[in-house]
Amino acid sequence: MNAFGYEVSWFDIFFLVVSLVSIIYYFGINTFSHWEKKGIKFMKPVPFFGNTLDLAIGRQHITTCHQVIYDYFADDAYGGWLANRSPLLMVKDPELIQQILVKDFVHFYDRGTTVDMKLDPLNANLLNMTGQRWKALRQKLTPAFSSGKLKLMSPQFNECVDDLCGLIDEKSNKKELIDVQESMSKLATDVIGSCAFGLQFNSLKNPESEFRRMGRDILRPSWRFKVRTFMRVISDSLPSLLGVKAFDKSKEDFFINLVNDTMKYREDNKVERNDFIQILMNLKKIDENMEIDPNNESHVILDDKLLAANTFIFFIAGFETTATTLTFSMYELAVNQEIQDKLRQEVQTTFEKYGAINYDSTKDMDYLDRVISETLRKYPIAGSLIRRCTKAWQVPGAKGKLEVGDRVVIPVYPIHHDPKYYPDPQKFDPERFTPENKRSRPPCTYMPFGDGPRICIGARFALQELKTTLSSILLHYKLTLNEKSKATLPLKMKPRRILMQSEQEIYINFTKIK
Ligand code: HEM
Repeated sequence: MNAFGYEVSWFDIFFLVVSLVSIIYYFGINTFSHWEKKGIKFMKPVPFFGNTLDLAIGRQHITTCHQVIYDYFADDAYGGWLANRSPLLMVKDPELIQQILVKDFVHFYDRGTTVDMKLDPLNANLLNMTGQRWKALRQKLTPAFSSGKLKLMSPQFNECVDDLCGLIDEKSNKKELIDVQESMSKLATDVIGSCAFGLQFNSLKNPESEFRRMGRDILRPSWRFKVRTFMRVISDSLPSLLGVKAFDKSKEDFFINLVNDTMKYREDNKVERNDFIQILMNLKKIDENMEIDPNNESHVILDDKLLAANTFIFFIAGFETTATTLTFSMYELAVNQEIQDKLRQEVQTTFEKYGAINYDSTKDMDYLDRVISETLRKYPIAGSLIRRCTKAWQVPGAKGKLEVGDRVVIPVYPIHHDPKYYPDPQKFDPERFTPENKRSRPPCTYMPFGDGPRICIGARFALQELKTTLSSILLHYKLTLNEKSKATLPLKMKPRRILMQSEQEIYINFTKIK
């Protein structure tokens, strides 16, 4: 055979193919020894997919994958494994978890998500930011979530819940099935619309709402998500190298324009409202009047792009998480009638005392707090926490250290379901959260919002939304599980989703209380 003027023999071709296959194979296994070198026990991986083959092909939800790994390291404080080719350390011991998330936080500043903020400007947000820039931004944004600001948002929450009750009544009158996840997603979209953007998104009133569609599309596993997932099997930074964006341009423009137009309208018309955009606009004004060195890492200037990216993350991080938690809590109340009756009793008594559902009255509902805590225990929407080592850290009891770039996973879901901390973990039991029972558990065994300085910034906002919605619903309706849903039990989680969500639709009957 003749190629490029050279005589190519069959041996040459054979040699080339074997070399190529060997290189590819080596690439698929070259991270296998990562944990062994550090003297850390690890789970036997398979080439390319490490310990996440079932996850990669969509046969497993990420929480199930973490449960399998958690069970494998039964009596160990930690263990090494590979997500595709990336080495990860799963830390199981609560004391060690506290050390990583809180005490030794300087060693674990970042989440280690591989995002390209230039390629995807909406990713330049608090969730993805790293190091000193994250710290400076977090300090700036924290006041937006103070209890004072939250208290002022009560009327906005109530307006949206009234619209939800309107939707429930309309569907019940027409004898239509009520898909709770979809209804709660609409509610949470409208709440974020009102509290973040100061706009009426109207998803509850208008089935064609653009915002509901946007929210649904952005979280749905698209072809883009699948391509990026596949690329990550090869290398975490491949999507960025090849310019494959996380969000398509139309969605990115939609959010950036929404924020810019809202700000312009307010500036031109001298409108001020009680919402996140206003708080961020006020912070931006302060930044504009200060002399800040743009090259100083410990300063961030809140410009239009950063403002849009962070309003965007409030939307993304804020609506699906609360909507799904509400769905699971209503499901559990519908299947546990005694708990529902007890909760309604508390809501009615407190409502009579305060004459309203608001920040103060919900603060007085202890049992409501326990029901929500138990929901977040059984269904911790985020499933796990991740940290990237930012300063070498000696792994207690091991030969080696975690080096900069090594990543740690905190398995929240398996810890929340470990009978050692929560006997009979599948049982929905709010009494696990009485003050005595809470005290009896080690720290870092309840982490639905994470822990340490990177704990969820929106936790108080989310809890207030959950409390307002659940108490208002229980005041007006009795919840029972629809026969159509009963037939599909037990609940299964949707694979290929980062957050937990039921694979089956959950239909609930809402019977009006006279
Ligand atoms: C039930 C509702 C929610 C749950 C279960 C939840 C859960 C979480 C978790 C587990 C984290 C990671 C914490 C860590 O790594 O230690 C997180 C981070 C975050 N959440 Fe939430 N979240 C909820 C609602 C919200 C809401 C309503 C907002 C905003 C309005 C929000 C905004 C954020 C942001 C910006 C971060 C990144 C914080 C940082 O890195 O500094 N979340 N959330």
